[in-house]
Amino acid sequence: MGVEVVVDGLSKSFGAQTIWRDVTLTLPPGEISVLLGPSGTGKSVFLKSLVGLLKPEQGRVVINGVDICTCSERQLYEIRKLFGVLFQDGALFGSMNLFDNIAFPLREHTRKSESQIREIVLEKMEMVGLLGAEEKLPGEISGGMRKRAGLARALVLDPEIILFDEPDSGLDPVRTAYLNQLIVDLNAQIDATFLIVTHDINTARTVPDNIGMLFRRNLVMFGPREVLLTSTEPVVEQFLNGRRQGPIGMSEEKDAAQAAAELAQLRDHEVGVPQIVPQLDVSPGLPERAAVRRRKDRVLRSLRNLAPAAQREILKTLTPDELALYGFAAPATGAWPTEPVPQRVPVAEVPPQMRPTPRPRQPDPIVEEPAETSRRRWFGRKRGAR
Ligand SMILES: Nc1ncnc2c1ncn2[C@@H]1O[C@H](COP(=O)(O)OP(=O)(O)OP(=O)(O)O)[C@@H](O)[C@H]1O
Repeated sequence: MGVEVVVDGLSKSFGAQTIWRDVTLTLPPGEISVLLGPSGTGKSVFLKSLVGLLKPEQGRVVINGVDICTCSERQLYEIRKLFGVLFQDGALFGSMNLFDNIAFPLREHTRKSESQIREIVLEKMEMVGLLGAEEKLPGEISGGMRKRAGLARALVLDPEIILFDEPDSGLDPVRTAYLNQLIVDLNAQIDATFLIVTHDINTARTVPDNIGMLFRRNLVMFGPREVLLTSTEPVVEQFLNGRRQGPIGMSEEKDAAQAAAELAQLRDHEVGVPQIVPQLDVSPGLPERAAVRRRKDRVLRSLRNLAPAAQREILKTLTPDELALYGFAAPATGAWPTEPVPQRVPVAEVPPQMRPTPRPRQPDPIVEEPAETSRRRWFGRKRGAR
């Protein structure tokens, strides 16, 4: 089973710029968690802080009883061996074929023989559906295949925690759906702790057990998927609906009056949280995810502390036998009651000066980082080079 990652009161700044403050959350062992947030809210900084590549000024990140913010270099080196990381672009070496790319961490960090390495590499390539592509160069394959090759490489040291940095970036919706299924299937097979940073709403709605969101230098919330997916918090609603109206602006945030005015002008069908869609199940023939049972036990123990809408969605996922086992009664009518429609301020009550002025839409600048730079950012120097 994967390990728990406890983040407690973590704060990170660069000079005078606070990235986020007092972030507290626990990644439950073996579960899949997603971290959402508008661009620039510090999701990548958070991932780097988890592997000790960045040092937060305050707080702790405790893994296997070791606080990686204050531990020795040697302890940090050992803790990093628990991690596998999937970089945005796969971060493959362009001049190496897929086999050598995937074998790279084994050759660098273990004393395994070439025949052992071959066995491991082929096993991981099979897990990600790349068997037969060993001789291909990264430049000869699609973006989706490169991601899968990066994932196979993240798996070769049998990590207990896997960090996915925007696994869906640059993929079309169909490839994203395949990759999401692969992530769920891998979790069933290796039961490691997964943390996925993504902007993709569909990924957030279908893949994770838990969801968190960063906004305005704070962790807005973190908890079971049903909590965030039923939340009426304006920033969460805006993000999940992918709309312009709300607190998130073009470059990060808007002032409160403008956001309120925009929200008030929304039409009825544009208000509210989208329907919760069921979480992806594992592919036929694979074992059930052990994390699902553990999560039920964990979440149901503290169910009464959650918002009513989240409680109802969690109870809906239980079978009649599970309801009885956990001591909950099924609804007498056979259907769970629906949520009241959220109240909004009528448009007429919003003073004209607070109404939004339409702004021209501009494309987001997308800057791709070269694979080698991003690899160096994460892995740092080779063993023995310290
Ligand atoms: N090493 C660094 N030194 C100074 N500032 C940095 C450093 N790394 C990141 N930042 C700043 O931290 C902020 C958060 O960046 P980060 O890349 O973590 O955001 P993000 O939420 O991952 O964004 P995106 O979704 O666009 O990838 C940005 O303003 C960025 O410029």
